[in-house]
Amino acid sequence: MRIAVIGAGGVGGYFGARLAAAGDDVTFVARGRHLAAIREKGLTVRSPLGDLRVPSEAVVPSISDLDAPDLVMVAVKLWDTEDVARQLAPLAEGGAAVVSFQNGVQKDTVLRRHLPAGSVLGGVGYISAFIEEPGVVVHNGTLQRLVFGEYDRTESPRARAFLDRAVAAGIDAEISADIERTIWEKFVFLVGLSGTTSAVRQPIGVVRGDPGSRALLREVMHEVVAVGRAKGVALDPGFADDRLAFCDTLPAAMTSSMHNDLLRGNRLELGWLSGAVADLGAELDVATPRNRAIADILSPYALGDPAATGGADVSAAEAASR
Ligand SMILES: NC(=O)C1=CN([C@@H]2O[C@H](COP(=O)(O)OP(=O)(O)OC[C@H]3O[C@@H](n4cnc5c(N)ncnc54)[C@H](OP(=O)(O)O)[C@@H]3O)[C@@H](O)[C@H]2O)C=CC1
Ligand SMILES: CC(C)(CO)C(=O)C(=O)O
Repeated sequence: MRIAVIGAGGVGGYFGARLAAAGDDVTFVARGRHLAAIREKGLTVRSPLGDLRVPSEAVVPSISDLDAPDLVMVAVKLWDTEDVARQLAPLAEGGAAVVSFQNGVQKDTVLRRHLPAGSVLGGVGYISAFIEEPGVVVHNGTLQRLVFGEYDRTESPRARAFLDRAVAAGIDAEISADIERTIWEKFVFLVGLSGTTSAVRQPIGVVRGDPGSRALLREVMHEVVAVGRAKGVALDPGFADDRLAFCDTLPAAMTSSMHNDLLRGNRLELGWLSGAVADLGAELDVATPRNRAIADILSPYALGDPAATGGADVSAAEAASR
């Protein structure tokens, strides 16, 4: 199976490198300083499950350099999805399957705007990993799970073939019989974890241990469940409590990729997480006050550290135009 990975960061770099280490034909598309560093000395992945190194020949600078992949893994931040989707159109029209392991519930709608609907599988990735410096991805902890599946709920040969490759590479992987619900189930947990760890600026151990922030975590997740149910997704009404119990099993130091991005002064996926919940809630007439508050509180950081992005002292007119 010829695999292409768009974005060689925390998610794409880690899972792509695991597949490559197992002998799969994996090509990475990277850009900027990360691309330059990988071209010079390859991609290094540091992981408690074993370090990996991908040779520089496995990376290309553009999607147009890819040679007819069977499956494309999309692993860029959400604001880059539209641009990537446009560039993937010729490959998908030529028969490539496309699966996004990005976060959120809107990514596949964006992909389907530009790609044949049948080319897109749904997917979710569970991992904590990030680019420590150009050319180097660090995997925190041992969680490294991929779940994917067809939107028509069939178990297709292409999903089965990718599952075989992932399992052979030592990835904890599974096909979902209802990928839309699986994506929403992760969204409930993720919006809770990302919203509270970023707002409190502490990992899950602190958030769940304080009665006030614990209640916030539960209510934030409960709002996501309510929005998902209003959209017709078959989420259990008590699913927020289920996820709260799951949060109690996580290592105390675990945090979200959004909290990591906040600490580094990076742009945030806020508008696709708590922001999206609040917007969908407004459309569907579901109250989401806690997600709205989190989106508003973190809004000054959404484009990165306000001191570095010119957001430290703007006029009311400038603020309104952002
Ligand atoms: N990191 C994590 O632990 C987890 C992340 N996720 C989700 O996965 C997605 C990816 O996140 P993550 O891996 O952290 O992101 P990263 O920022 O670590 O990696 C994305 C990489 O893709 C590059 N990129 C963007 N557009 C292109 C392009 N057109 N061509 C080539 N390279 C491109 C980026 O470059 P540049 O820096 O120049 O933009 C960056 O190097 C997000 O939706 C995230 O929420 C899901 C589970 C866990
Ligand atoms: C919750 C977690 C760490 C699980 O993979 C995640 O997806 C994220 O923080 O982006």
